[in-house]
Amino acid sequence: MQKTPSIAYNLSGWMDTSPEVRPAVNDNWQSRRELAAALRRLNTAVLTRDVPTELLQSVTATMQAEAARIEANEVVPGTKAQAERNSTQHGQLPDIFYEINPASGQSNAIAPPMHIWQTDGRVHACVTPSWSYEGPFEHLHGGIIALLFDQVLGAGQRITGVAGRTGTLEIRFHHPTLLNKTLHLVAKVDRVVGRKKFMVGELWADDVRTASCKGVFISERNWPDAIA
Ligand SMILES: CCCCC/C=C\C/C=C\C/C=C\C/C=C\CCCC(=O)SCCNC(=O)CCNC(=O)[C@H](O)C(C)(C)COP(=O)(O)OP(=O)(O)OC[C@H]1O[C@@H](n2cnc3c(N)ncnc32)[C@H](O)[C@@H]1OP(=O)(O)O
Repeated sequence: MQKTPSIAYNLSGWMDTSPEVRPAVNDNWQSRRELAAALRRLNTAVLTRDVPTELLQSVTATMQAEAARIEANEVVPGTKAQAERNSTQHGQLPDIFYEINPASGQSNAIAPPMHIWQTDGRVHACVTPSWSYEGPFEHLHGGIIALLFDQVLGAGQRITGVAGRTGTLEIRFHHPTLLNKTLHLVAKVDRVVGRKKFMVGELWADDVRTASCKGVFISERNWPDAIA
C-alpha cells in the first residue's frame, strides 16, 4: 500500500534552478555555514603549512574545548531527526538536506561543498576542491570524484519523479583532475526501465572531460512521490 506522503519528508525545493547558492534559511544555518567554512579553512591550512609542534598542540587544545562547548547542546542526529524538529531553527527537510549533505552541504565541513542546480532537464554542478581532497600528487582523489558523481546523478534522478538509492556506479577516469580549480559536472537521465533509472554524467575541468560516469538508481518500493 502506498504510504501517505508526509510533509516532513517532502524534498521538493531541495535543488536550485540557478548557479547561485541560495541564502541560508535563517541566522542559525548561516552561522553553521560560516563555522563550516572556518573548519574547512583550518583543515586545509593544517595540511598545507609547515606548522611548529607547539602551535599544533595549542590549536588542538583550543579545538577540543570548542568541540566540547558544541557537544554540550541537545543531540539531533541526522537529516531525519533534524527535519522532525520542524522548528524555525532547524528548518524543513529540503533546507536541512541542502545544508548537511556530505557532498553539497553548505554547513558540512567535509563537503567541498559542491553546488547543484537543475535546468533544461539536466543537473549541473560546480565545485572547487582544495588540497584537502588530494589523491595522486596535486590531483583530485578518485573516491571524491565518485562522491561527486553519486550526488549529482542521485540528484538528477529526481527528474523522473521518484527517489531511489544508488545501485551501481561505474566511473571511467579519462584524465587526472586538478585541485583548486572550478570543476563542472553535468548529469541526465539516460533511460528508465521499471524501477531502474539509468543515469549518465560527466566531469569537466575547462574543456577537458576528466571523468564520466554511468549509474543505476533503484526507485524505492512504495515510496511516496513527495520524496522526489
Ligand atoms: C531513503 C530513500 C531515499 C533515498 C534518497 C536519495 C535521494 C533523494 C532524492 C534527491 C535527493 C538529492 C540528491 C541525492 C542524494 C544522495 C544520492 C546518493 C544516494 C546514495 O548514496 S544511496 C547509498 C548507497 N546505496 C545503497 O546503500 C543501496 C543498498 N542496496 C539496496 O538498498 C538495495 O539493494 C537496492 C535498493 C539497491 C535494490 O533493492 P530492491 O530490493 O529494491 O531491488 P530489487 O532486488 O527488487 O531489484 C529491482 C531491480 O533493480 C535491479 N537491481 C537491484 N540491485 C541493483 C544494483 N545494485 N545495481 C543495479 N541494478 C540493481 C534488479 O536486477 C531489478 O531489476 P529487474 O527489475 O530488471 O529484475
